[in-house]
Amino acid sequence: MARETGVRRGLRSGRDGVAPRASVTQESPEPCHEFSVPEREAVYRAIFERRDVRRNFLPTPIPDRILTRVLTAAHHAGSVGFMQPWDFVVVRDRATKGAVKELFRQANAEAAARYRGERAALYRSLKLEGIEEAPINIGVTCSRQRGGPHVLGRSTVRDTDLYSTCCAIQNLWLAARAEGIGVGWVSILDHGALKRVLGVPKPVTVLAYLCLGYVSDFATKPDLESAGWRARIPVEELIHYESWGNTAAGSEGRR
Ligand SMILES: Cc1cc2c(cc1C)N(C[C@H](O)[C@H](O)[C@H](O)COP(=O)(O)O)c1[nH]c(=O)[nH]c(=O)c1N2
Repeated sequence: MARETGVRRGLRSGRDGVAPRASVTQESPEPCHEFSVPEREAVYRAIFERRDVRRNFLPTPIPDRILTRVLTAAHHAGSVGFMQPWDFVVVRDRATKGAVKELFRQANAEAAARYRGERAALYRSLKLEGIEEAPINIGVTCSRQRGGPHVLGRSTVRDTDLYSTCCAIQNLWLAARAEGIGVGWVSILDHGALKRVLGVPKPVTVLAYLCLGYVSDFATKPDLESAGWRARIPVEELIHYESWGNTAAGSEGRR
């Protein structure tokens, strides 16, 4: 029986500001390994309704068993050579959050100085972190030597350990969304200084700093889109058939 891919099946692109919805009506009656329709819809819902959250955090604590569930989802990400290079530093302490917030203030002032005119004013109006409002912060690290000198699959692209850690973060982000927990990724930080604040050993890389908490609301669009900073690129412009430039949108491709 003919199957359609998710893209052809028509995931509405959400350019109108409405979160896209997957249309996953059952097309195959025979029992197989695919998810049921509600299961599939739930997966796509988590993907399309995931947001980077910097505001609307509630003080409600995240129960340990739920945090463990979300971190276990992260830990089940793919990793090069099954390296599992990640660790998670869970921060609840106000003083630590305050120290990280200070790092953000410094780095953000430097970042703001790179823009001029209206763009500078718009940048300064953006809320780009929720470090102190979020009940839990998590530093995600990548141990670049874990797995020894010869990690299967990593001989040509050394950074595949970093990519693997990003996969774990995406799992965390999606699992958190399914739990009703918002996650905000804060990268406007001096990672050398962040390492010292979190007591991370020298050979270990700090890859991300995340702010987690239940939220009063998940926005339907990215904050940066609502603020007029940048719009979502139509997916048709980004899919090239057989070689670069052959897109259904007829565009040459963006650099
Ligand atoms: C590696 C990385 C680093 C950052 C981000 C994301 C990622 C993947 N994002 C969030 C980013 O702005 C956001 O994902 C996009 O604007 C799209 O919005 P949604 O995530 O779809 O809500 C982000 N947001 C923010 O307010 N401060 C930040 O420092 C960062 N840093």
